[in-house]
Amino acid sequence: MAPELVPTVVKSSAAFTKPATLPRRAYVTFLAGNGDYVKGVVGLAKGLRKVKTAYPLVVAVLPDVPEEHRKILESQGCIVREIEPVYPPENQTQFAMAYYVINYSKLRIWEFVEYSKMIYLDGDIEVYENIDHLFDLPDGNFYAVMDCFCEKTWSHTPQYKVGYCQQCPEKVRWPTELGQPPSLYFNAGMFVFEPNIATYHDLLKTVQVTTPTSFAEQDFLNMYFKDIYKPIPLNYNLVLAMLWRHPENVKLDQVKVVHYCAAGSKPWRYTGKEENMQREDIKMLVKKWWDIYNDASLDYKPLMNASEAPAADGVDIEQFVQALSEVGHVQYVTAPSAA
Ligand SMILES: O=c1ccn([C@@H]2O[C@H](COP(=O)(O)OP(=O)(O)O)[C@@H](O)[C@H]2O)c(=O)[nH]1
Ligand SMILES: OC[C@H]1O[C@H](O[C@@H]2[C@@H](O)[C@H](O)[C@@H](O)[C@H](O)[C@@H]2O)[C@H](O)[C@@H](O)[C@H]1O
Ligand SMILES: [Mn+2]
Repeated sequence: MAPELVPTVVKSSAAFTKPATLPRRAYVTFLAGNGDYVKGVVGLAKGLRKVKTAYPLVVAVLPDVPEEHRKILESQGCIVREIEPVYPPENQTQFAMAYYVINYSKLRIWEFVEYSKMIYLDGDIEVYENIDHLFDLPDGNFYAVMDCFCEKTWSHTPQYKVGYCQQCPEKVRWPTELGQPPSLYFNAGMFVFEPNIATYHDLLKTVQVTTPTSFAEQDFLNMYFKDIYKPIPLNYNLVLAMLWRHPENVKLDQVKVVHYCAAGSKPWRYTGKEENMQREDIKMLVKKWWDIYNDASLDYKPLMNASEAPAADGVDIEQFVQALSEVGHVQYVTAPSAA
């Protein structure tokens, strides 16, 4: 089991000499429709405030997000940006799970070039510890957490059929007769990226000539960024299925970011009826989300005074990047880039 890579927290002097203006960085999430995902985004905004992030939350909204929801998000301090939908070629979308086709619209965030670096977070994600230090990871890479192939949603794939999962590659080895094992594959609910207009146009052009597959934009992003993808530890995006599929890889008290993507786990819709939803850890994590969502003290206060200015998270990025060393089969990000 890969030992936990917990960054060394040091209160370096730099932590107290915050630059007058912070670099152009922001968190970004995506909101579609007039349904209840807006609650997820409010929970995310309040969670980021609770951990005292130094950066804003941009919400990329599709045109179908009602004005009332946009006002709610602005009242929570979010920067609301309308985007146009992105659809793959009409004649092919039957290959992607229909529910996911709308997620191709996420690709519009590469156009947000007023920011030099962004951390994308799904609306069904909650941040429980400050992760601002991820913005300091070396440029030129795409950082995200590895997904798990063991849920039924993967039953159409060869890896599921042979029982192979990248989370435990020694348990069931990839059959040599199937050739190379699949490249490391990330969950697209959370990633660190650099908006870039050339990349943006190339993404949109490539979508139009790429047959959609089950996990829609997640599969597409894995294909597109395969050569610069750098895995980061699962503490930065706990895909809930890991709790029952790979408990040996999870130390819940060290998890910083939780992704409520398991069926039935969306806190704002939670009924406890679906498989695994009566687990004590799931019930604790759903309550943890509601405690933030219902905490009025975390509502946005526009006139924040200097004394409340967000503290730096004090993580020494050099030590953190060093700590992300090769562990087992996974090459985490290594020494800082030459730049
Ligand atoms: O009706 C929807 C479906 C999805 N989303 C956004 O798209 C993301 C990806 O969808 P979801 O998280 O449901 O996929 P999962 O991670 O569960 O596969 C969500 O987190 C939301 O940010 C949304 O706003 N409205
Ligand atoms: O559009 C495809 C989606 O694919 C991913 O969700 C999947 C993935 O996590 C599987 O591993 C799970 O089994 C499955 O339940 C879950 O829906 C991303 O979280 C989401 O943001 C989005 O990209
Ligand atoms: Mn999600």
